[in-house]
Formats: sequence, C-alpha cells, structure tokens
Amino acid sequence: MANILLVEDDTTFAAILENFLKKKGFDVSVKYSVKSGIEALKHETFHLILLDYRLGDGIGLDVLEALRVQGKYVPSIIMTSFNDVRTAVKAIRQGAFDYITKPVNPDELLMVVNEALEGKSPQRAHPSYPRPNKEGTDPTDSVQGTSAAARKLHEYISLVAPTNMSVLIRGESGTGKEYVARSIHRLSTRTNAPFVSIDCGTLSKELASSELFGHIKGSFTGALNDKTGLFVEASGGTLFLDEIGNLSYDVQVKLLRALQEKVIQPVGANKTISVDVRVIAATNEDLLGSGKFREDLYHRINEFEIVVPGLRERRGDFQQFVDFFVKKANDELGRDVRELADEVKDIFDAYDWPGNLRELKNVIKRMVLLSRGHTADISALPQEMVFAIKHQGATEPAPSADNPDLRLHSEAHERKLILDVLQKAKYNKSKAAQMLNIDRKTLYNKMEKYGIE
Ligand SMILES: Nc1ncnc2c1ncn2[C@@H]1O[C@H](COP(=O)(O)OP(=O)(O)OP(=O)(O)O)[C@@H](O)[C@H]1O
Repeated sequence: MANILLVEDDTTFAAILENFLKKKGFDVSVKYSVKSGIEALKHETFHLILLDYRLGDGIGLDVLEALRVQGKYVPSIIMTSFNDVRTAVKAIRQGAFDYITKPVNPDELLMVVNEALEGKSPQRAHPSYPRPNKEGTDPTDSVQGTSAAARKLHEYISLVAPTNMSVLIRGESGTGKEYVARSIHRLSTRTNAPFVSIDCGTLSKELASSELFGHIKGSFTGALNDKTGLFVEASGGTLFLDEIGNLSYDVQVKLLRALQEKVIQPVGANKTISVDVRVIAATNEDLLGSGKFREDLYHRINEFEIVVPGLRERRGDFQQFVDFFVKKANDELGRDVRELADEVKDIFDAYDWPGNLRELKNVIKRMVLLSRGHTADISALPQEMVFAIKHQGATEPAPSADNPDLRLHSEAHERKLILDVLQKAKYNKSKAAQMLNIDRKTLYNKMEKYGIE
C-alpha cells in the first residue's frame, strides 16, 4: 500500500485530505510544518509527498530542497493557490512531479496521485531514471504551429539540427524547451543514438559530478559500485542539460573540459575517457547576469541560441494546442469533450498563461476530467482562474472619470511596459533594466510586485 506524506498547515483541510486518501486505500502521515515534514522524511519511507506551497515556517520547496540535498527522490505534488501557479511551475523545475491548484478537486487529486505513483508521464523524473519519451517529440504527436514565431522556431531547429553545434535554448518555464531539444536530436545525424536528458535543478551538489561523469567504486561514501555517467550513456548521441544554471562552479569547470577536450574523468578515476556527445542546454535565467555562471562555458554551450516563445507570443497557435491537449486528455481519461463553451474560450483568451504549454495542458486535462458531456463549461475550470480574469477587469479599469484611481492605472501601465520591454530584450533582465533606465534590483523588485517571472 502506498505511503503518502501530507505536509499541510491548515489542520481542517489536512484532516479532510487525510480522510479522503485513507478511504481510497492509502496510508497517510500528516505533518503541519516544513520542519516536521523534513524530519519525517529522515525516518520513514514514503512513496509520495503532497506538499502545501505556503507553510507556516517556510514553503513546500524547502522540503524538496532538503530531499535534493539528501540525494533522495520521492515524487512530490505541490498544492498551490491559483495565484502561485508561476511558483508552482518553478517547483516542477526543482524536482516536483506535478502541481495541483487549490481548492483541490477530489477527482483531480486522485488522478494526479495515481499518475505520480505509477510514474506515469512525470513532468520531472529522478535524474537516475531515464526520462520517458514525452509527447511533443514525435512530429505526428505534437503541435508545430503556424504563427510567425512558430515558423521561425522550426526554421532555426532544422537549420542547426544537422550541424554538431552546441545549442542553448532559452525560454520561460513550460514553453517547450525540451521539445525543441528532442526535435534537434531527431533531425540530426545522431538520431539513432541515445538522447539523454537531465534536469540539473534536481542534482545535489555532491552527486552532480558522479551523475554526469560517473564514478569508480569506493571513491566516496556511498559509491558502492562503479557508475557510468550520463556523458557515457549519451555516447554518440545528445545530452540535454536542462536548467544548466543550477550546476555548481566545480561541475562547470569539468563540463567545460568535456566540451573542449572531449574527455571526461569519472570521480575517483585517474584515467580520462574520450566522449563524443553533442550538448544541448536550456535555461530560463539570464546566465551571465546571474554572476554564477562561467563566461567561457557560456560561450562554449552557446554556439547557437534558440529562444522559445511564450504562449502569449504565439497566440496564432493557441487553438491548435487546445485541440491537441483536449484530444490527448479525452484519450487518456476516456472522455468525449468535443467543444468548449464560449465562456471557457473567453477566459482562455483573456488569461496570460504564465506557465505556458505546461499550464495549458494541466488546465485542459483537469477540465476534460471534470466534463462528463461533449461540452466543457466554465465549472470545469479552476474557480480562481475564472475569478482572476473577472478580477483583472476590476483592478485594471479603463481610465475614466468614474474610475479615477490613478495608482491602479499607473501600476497597470507600468506592468505592461515592463512586460513589453522584457519581451523586446528577449528576457535579458540586465538589458531590460538598461532600457527602462532603472537598476537590475529595482527591476527584480517590480517584477516580483507585478508577478512577472
Ligand atoms: N510542440 C508541442 N506540441 C505538443 N506538446 C508540447 C509541445 N511542446 C511542449 N509540449 C508539452 O508541454 C509541456 C512542457 O514542455 P517542456 O517540458 O518541453 O517545456 P520546458 O520549457 O522544457 O519546461 P521547463 O522550463 O520546466 O524545463 C510538456 O508536457 C510537453 O509535452
């Protein structure tokens, strides 16, 4: 029987969830704080963690971080308010399996819990397990899009694929960076060799070197056997380093050597091994601006750069993505949704999709799950999403004498200006700050205030 750790500081809600999950046959251990959650993980083995995002003594991500430091992996689901979707998406980059928005719908919770336990379609798998082939890689099972942004993206992909250049893929979370990396591999001469993907955000500082370059038995406590690293596994093929900005300085040095000299040295080994691997890296941060990334490595991995557009910049492809995800969810969940109610379409149009394709896919899957008939209506959308759109109208009213709150108007304009400039600066924050004539810190503060990621 699966053992679930539930970390939730709202005692009433925790009791409701505990009851529900127990009725469904799970063992549940409830903890009410980050600290006690981390403590429980030291003493007990869990198959799944259900984590509230905001807890009294910290955030759910602190528990994920503690797991990462211990070098452990337990599939984790973050429960978050709709307004925290941006941060929930960040949690997935830090190793969470999935997120679910509050108020939690029981059917949805059960679906996500079962998927996590079955290891099905994880958003992020443990580094030691090969990531399963995700949809969005096979051209017959993905959306290419016809917008100008999509055409440019695919033009770049086919241009760089047959070369051996290393590629840096930049873009917001959930925009399809891994899809781009897999497409490059598929169209390259390495297509029949392995594509190995690793999320550098899930690697602990201690284990990163051994994960990438391997180790020999006895080279450190816990190195019970020789281990082949991912570079060797990807031999002849492509290694995709997602969230490369998370690699420590030491590992960056080793990676630079691997790229320059095409040799690696497993931890504890005194011999080097030759490797033939094409590296594709992805990030959603400004690597050089972060001050933590070596400039020489940056130039090495950035022989060609591809910027993946956010969903809001490729509205022309939106309907194709909706149709694709609805069909997928129908097939997976045994539903028969054929159309969306007008109100749903209006909300989809008005929403700005900060979590991009991943968020669209999640919202659609939930919607399809909750729709028994042929039409998906507004009741199948997260309540707060509906509220956010309606509320947005109320907080950003058109300027008029009846709506004279100058502060609200100027804040709405400031937010829009920052978004426009960021887009223009291709999300390079140093550049955006320069264009706005403010310092980087002020820009970061404003982005946080306006919920811009
Ligand atoms: N062209 C596409 N067609 C269909 N589905 C897609 C496409 N691109 C991405 N997806 C789906 O959208 C989701 C997010 O994609 P992906 O994991 O590639 O994004 P990402 O930018 O790498 O995310 P992160 O920043 O979190 O690493 C995945 O479920 C993926 O299958």
